[in-house]
Amino acid sequence: MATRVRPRNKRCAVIGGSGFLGRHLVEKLLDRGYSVSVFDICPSCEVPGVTFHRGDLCDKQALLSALKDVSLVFHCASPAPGSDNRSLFERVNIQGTRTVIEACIEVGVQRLVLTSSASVVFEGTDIKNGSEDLPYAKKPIDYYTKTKIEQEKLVLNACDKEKGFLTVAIRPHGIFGPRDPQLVPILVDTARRGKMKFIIGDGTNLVDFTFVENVVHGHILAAERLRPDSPICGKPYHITNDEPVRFWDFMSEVLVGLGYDPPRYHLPYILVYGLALLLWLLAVILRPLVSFKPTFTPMRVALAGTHHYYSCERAKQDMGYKPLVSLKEGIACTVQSYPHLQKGD
Ligand SMILES: NC(=O)C1=CN([C@@H]2O[C@H](COP(=O)(O)OP(=O)(O)OC[C@H]3O[C@@H](n4cnc5c(N)ncnc54)[C@H](O)[C@@H]3O)[C@@H](O)[C@H]2O)C=CC1
Ligand SMILES: CC(C)=CCC[C@@H](C)[C@H]1CC[C@H]2C3=C(CC[C@]12C)[C@@]1(C)CCC(=O)C[C@@H]1CC3
Repeated sequence: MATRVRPRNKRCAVIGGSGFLGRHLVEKLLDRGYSVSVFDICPSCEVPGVTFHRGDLCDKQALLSALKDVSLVFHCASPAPGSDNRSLFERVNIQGTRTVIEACIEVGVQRLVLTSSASVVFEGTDIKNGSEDLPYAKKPIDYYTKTKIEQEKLVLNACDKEKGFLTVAIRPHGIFGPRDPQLVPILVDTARRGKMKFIIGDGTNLVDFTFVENVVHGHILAAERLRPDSPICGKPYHITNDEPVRFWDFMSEVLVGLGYDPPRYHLPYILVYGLALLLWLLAVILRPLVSFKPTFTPMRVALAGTHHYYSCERAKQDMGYKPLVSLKEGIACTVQSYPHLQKGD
């Protein structure tokens, strides 16, 4: 069978395409008629029709050969936020992103879409309907977020209309959906260990959880709107479900959908935060002797007990963004996709 040669603007690469978001993005790009290459350190992207390049994004030579003939690059690779390997975050998110930019410019890539994070402005205290005008966090909640800030700055500053290299950053928040390796698995693991009985605070704090297909939609819209005359060049955009929800209602709906009891009893936020801080300190002090990873880290307690939701008005205005899947539909689809995490299995 003859292979169809696509115009260069329909040839793209997804760095991090084997991951949760990356793989959903790859599938949608194929549906939309793009030819897709995946570049990832992990070889699990077995999507038919995709050219796979295994490599580390810090390796410029490997990138140069993978990005040849590509005009559009999505960069959604990162070490998992749960890792406490600071030098890995720094190497991949900062130095690696620098290498991605250099490689893109060298091979003549015209558009680079970065997956950043809404948490780049979060310091552990309430954010209600935050816009993209909020300053970067001076005290980011963890080292992962610190490197996401530097990464976003690098990509946005690299935008150069004269050189024909256009960039944009998408800031999702709380991505969930089928095949998510983080949110639902952590929740179920906590429930299975009998630790999902308590609501931290009064349970009314609103948060954004964003269905993965909406995040993918935001990325593709941004890529397709990224032209020299567009207002989106060199800017960050929040992409959310536009339906802030109580953190504990969302958790309860997923838990109940999977057959577990929802949390019932309230604990004061300040008490849990203080305990988490103490545990974290203990883990640091005892690290040379024993290694343990507390479930309740200060960062997690802050995420579970404060408001953090963001406005996506700017994405609506500048790129015609509108969530495609409601929260209710997204939760139903997600719960259905995890039969092995149902209670009793
Ligand atoms: N999952 C979430 O709730 C959110 C995620 N994000 C961002 O979205 C992006 C995608 O996240 P997920 O899909 O959840 O993560 P993931 O861990 O499922 O995917 C990341 C991918 O990057 C690859 N990767 C890591 N280091 C690499 C390297 N040195 N070279 C090449 N590939 C490498 C991994 O193998 C993996 O396939 C990340 O940039 C993350 O910071 C932002 C906000 C929220
Ligand atoms: C909205 C947002 C940024 C979500 C990010 C995903 C994770 C940070 C959360 C997914 C499951 C959450 C969770 C907790 C904290 C935040 C998550 C890890 C707890 C550990 C908070 C304290 C508890 O009582 C148990 C929770 C389990 C689930």
